[in-house]
Amino acid sequence: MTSVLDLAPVVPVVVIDDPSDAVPLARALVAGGLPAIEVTLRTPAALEAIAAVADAVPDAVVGAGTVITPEQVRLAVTAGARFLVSPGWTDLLLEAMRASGVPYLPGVSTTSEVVALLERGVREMKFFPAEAAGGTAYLKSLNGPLPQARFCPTGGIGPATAPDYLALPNVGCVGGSWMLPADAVAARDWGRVEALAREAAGLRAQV
Ligand SMILES: O=C(O)C(=O)C[C@H](O)[C@H](O)COP(=O)(O)O
Repeated sequence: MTSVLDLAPVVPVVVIDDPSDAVPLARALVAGGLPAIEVTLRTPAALEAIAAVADAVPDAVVGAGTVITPEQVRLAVTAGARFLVSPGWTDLLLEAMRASGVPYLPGVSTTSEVVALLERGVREMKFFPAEAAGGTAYLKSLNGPLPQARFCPTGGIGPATAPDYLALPNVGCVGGSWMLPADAVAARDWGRVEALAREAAGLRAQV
């Protein structure tokens, strides 16, 4: 499969409370041009949501986020997750992700973690929490000594700052939840989600 970093400029980070929202929400994101969707394992509905999207929205590439244990790796892949994202990593988690057979983005926020992952053969990572951990200035600085590492920065990014990240040579895509405002999801306003997704999908063009 294409690298997760290259599927779309923006990966929506989704928190699902009601599993029946998952399919219409994913359809709206795909229609807006964002096919790679990270469903975070932060809610009890997440695994059911992943399974529903994998089953009913063939144009979506649904993945699992907030994966922090080997058991979650197993449950997410069994549910149909086609990629895995973690906010941070350990060797135990990395081993489970590697063995899962699906692409994965372990989370890092420091230079030493990047070096440790490169040492383990991993070159693609989530940079989290992006804004709090140093933002574009940090990623720009990393690219000097460690140009072989590529990132999906996530955490605190919005439509105003996403283009600055996407302009960096070591950024493949950014993650974020801004195209899923809580009030739009609560009102099941999928038209608004689609419109925000379309704007997000166009951000690469501005770079
Ligand atoms: O759940 C995880 O695994 C995370 O790492 C956190 C998410 O990536 C951020 O919560 C999304 O960031 P916002 O765009 O600021 O909402």
